[in-house]
Amino acid sequence: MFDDLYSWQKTLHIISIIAWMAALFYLPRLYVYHTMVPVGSDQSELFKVMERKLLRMIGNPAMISSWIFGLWIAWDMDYYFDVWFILKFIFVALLTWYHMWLGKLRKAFAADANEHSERFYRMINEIPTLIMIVAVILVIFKPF
Ligand code: HEM
Repeated sequence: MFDDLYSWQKTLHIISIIAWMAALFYLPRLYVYHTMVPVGSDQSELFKVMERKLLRMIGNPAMISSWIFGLWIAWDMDYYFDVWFILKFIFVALLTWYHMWLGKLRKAFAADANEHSERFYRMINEIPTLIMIVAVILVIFKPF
């Protein structure tokens, strides 16, 4: 029962995605609250630490392992030319771009140079939710 490689690959892929999504959902929330405190304040410095640790200790490793396990399964199962997989790949590439962009925004906060409003961060917070819904539908239904 526990000697099935495919099931382990999927288990590790799903665990990685849960951690990756947690970071992608929570980082912009931290940015929302970060915009509400004065630059140079103790709270602002604390947000900087929380943002850096969330991205570096959870977000980055989880993104890398999501890719490793996802691509490994695709290789083993010969999914590379399936339309559903190519579509999922495009959406997940978009999610990866979003992750990098959050990293750039974090650096601006770290340098006390954020240029965006609370509303802006509330709005971009919806992006990973939409991509996640599409990615899950594609992988479960494999409609194409
Ligand atoms: C990072 C790049 C990713 C790649 C290359 C990838 C690829 C794959 C592959 C090949 C499978 C196996 C499908 C099967 O055999 O039925 C899979 C499963 C799955 N993926 Fe991804 N994936 C990635 C990211 C994501 C993301 C971001 C999500 C959701 C937010 C996601 C959600 C899932 C789910 C829920 C399954 C399990 C489906 C099942 O057990 O039937 N994946 N993924």
